[in-house]
Amino acid sequence: MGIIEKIQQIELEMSRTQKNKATEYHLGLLKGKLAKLKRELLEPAAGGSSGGGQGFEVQKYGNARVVLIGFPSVGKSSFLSKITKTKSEVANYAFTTLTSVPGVLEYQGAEIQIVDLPGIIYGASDGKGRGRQVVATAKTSDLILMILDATKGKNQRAILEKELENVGIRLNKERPNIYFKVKSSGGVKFSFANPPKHLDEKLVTAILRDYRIHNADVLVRDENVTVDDFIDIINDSHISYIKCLYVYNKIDAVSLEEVDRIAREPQTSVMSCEQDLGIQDVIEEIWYQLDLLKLYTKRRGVQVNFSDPMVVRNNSSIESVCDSIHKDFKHHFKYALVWGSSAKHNPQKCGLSHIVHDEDVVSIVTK
Ligand SMILES: Nc1nc2c(ncn2[C@@H]2O[C@H](COP(=O)(O)OP(=O)(O)OP(=O)(O)O)[C@@H](O)[C@H]2O)c(=O)[nH]1
Ligand SMILES: [K+]
Ligand SMILES: [Mg+2]
Repeated sequence: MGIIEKIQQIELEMSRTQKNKATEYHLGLLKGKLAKLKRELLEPAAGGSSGGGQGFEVQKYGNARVVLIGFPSVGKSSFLSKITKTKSEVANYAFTTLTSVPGVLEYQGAEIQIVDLPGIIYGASDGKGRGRQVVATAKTSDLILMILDATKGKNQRAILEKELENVGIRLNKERPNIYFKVKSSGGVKFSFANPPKHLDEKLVTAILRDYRIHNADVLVRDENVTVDDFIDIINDSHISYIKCLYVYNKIDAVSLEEVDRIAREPQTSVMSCEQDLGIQDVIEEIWYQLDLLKLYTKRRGVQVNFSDPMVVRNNSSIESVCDSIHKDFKHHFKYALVWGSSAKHNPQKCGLSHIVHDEDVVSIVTK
């Protein structure tokens, strides 16, 4: 039996099993098996290529990467062409875009890479069409923009979410608060701060046995974690927690009431590429979701140039500031002077581990 058949068999068994207290344990085990099979499915075949396809993977560029995911003809290429200088072909037939097309959005001094992708269809994560490459590219992003057609029904979003879920992408979710470490002896040690509502030692031990793990420390720090959360933690290196913004395009083609209803959904923006509506709001929302910081660098004896910020990720240290100037820069580092909200006094003399805040002024003194 092939992996896909095995997956289907387990999914069938799960759908036939009633959900209740008595079947919780059995379902938990099935979920663990399912996750393991899906992981095998996505792992590149031994000796083969990664399935990347020629010219599909694009080099990362700029301060962050945003990918456009959606069904065919929802307006992904229209959006890319609107917000970047890159022109990606737009047409009224499905699968106009056949490969990834990168563009650069310049905003607030940042360069944000926007990657236009082919439309995906149901079954993408099972390797249908280019779907698997598309979802694999999504996994490399800092933010997924799920482009949806405001004139189409509700389930487009659920289908896409499922496809992303299948390749190990968790949208708008934090990594579950479980400490997990495989050991070489000592059995499975299960501990917790408060008794977990959905996990116990027996289930955890049985799931781990399926992964041939017989010795491990499991510390559950959040009583609300689920079986799925625990399975994700076992498969941690295959799971990515990525923010997602839902963007409904073509609002010119639906009623005002409908636009109003959609716009109230969480993590959602609305726009019309054709009528040039809402585009700026979407860009602002991208910036907000990426959570980038602006810093101003100051050289000794020179005024700070506030019109030329440097952009870094949230929670960056002086070390990563050095790295984004030049990869060898930190080897010449002596200390940094920092003015702004991260500084205890202005300026504060700091080392490489100091965490900067938005709008800080940084002066790096070298050896
Ligand atoms: N009514 C309306 N049509 C739009 C809007 N934006 C794009 N379109 C049209 O939708 C069609 C598809 O646009 P594309 O940008 O090619 O869509 P895509 O998502 O890149 O499509 P694929 O590459 O085939 O997956 C084109 O005919 C566009 O002119 C919009 O805001 N309103
Ligand atoms: K199209
Ligand atoms: Mg396109």
